Amino acid sequence: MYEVKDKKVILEHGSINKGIIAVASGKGGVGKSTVTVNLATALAKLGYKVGIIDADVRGFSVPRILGVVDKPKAVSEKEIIPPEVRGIKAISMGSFVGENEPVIWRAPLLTGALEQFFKDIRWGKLDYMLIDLPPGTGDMPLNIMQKVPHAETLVVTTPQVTATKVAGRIGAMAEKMDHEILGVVENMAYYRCEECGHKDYIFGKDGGKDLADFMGTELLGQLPLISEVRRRSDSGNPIVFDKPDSEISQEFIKIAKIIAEREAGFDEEIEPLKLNMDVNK
Ligand SMILES: Nc1ncnc2c1ncn2[C@@H]1O[C@H](COP(=O)(O)OP(=O)(O)OP(=O)(O)O)[C@@H](O)[C@H]1O
Repeated sequence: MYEVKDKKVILEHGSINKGIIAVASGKGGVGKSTVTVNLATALAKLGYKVGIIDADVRGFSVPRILGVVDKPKAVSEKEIIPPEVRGIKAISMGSFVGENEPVIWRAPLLTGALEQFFKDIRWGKLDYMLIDLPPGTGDMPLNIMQKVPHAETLVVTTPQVTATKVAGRIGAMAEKMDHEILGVVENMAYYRCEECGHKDYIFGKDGGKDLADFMGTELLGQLPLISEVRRRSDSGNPIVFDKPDSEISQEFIKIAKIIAEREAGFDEEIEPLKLNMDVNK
């Protein structure tokens, strides 16, 4: 699928310099895709070249949140130019099927598609690749994590006890797969009223911190619940791009800076897995 040389990930049509980040969540709806797109935008704002693979096949929402309108363009059967929005290249199952079309994906099929996304897409020189994983700890996220052992897992949770509990399983899964845990992002940490600015911890407090402590990792940031984020996600205008000075955008940029300041480079000792499975099974 790829190889690691001089601490870089070398792809068929490109390279990744600094990191592969698998964005995971214990359950759906906690804002994993919103975090993926806005974090990608924050990294791009800092000057990094970013690609996104939307592997959340059942709920692919990256194209909508990022505002992708173009389709991928095939140069040949083995080389596809991904759509690019505001400097971010993104590929999704949603690029190949309509948003409302039901797709029955099974894990091997997804793994085959993932391999193609790594191999056949003309990514060019990237600094970061973000992978929006399917939610939960089922076969699908597990298979992807296994195939990309150089990825680090970023866990997105809400502060609610049930959400943090299931997100804790992601930590256990990442450990099993020998993935490094990059940290925890607590989304919907508090509600910020747009009218009066009042702060309300509607889903409880400190769940993200407790989860990070439990997993022995860092709480990278706490993002407020604000309706503008939802509105902007629905219309393909990520808040970090348009309003970088807002409270939530600043938190995203802070998280991006923490990530960017870490030591870059991939471990050459880890062997990328070769895929030999029949993707049509
Ligand atoms: N901080 C936030 N403030 C307001 N709305 C948010 C915030 N984060 C996410 N949302 C909204 O919550 C909903 C779920 O978010 P999103 O699609 O990112 O979740 P997800 O974890 O990727 O879900 P799934 O994995 O089930 O696809 C969306 O409508 C999104 O706009």
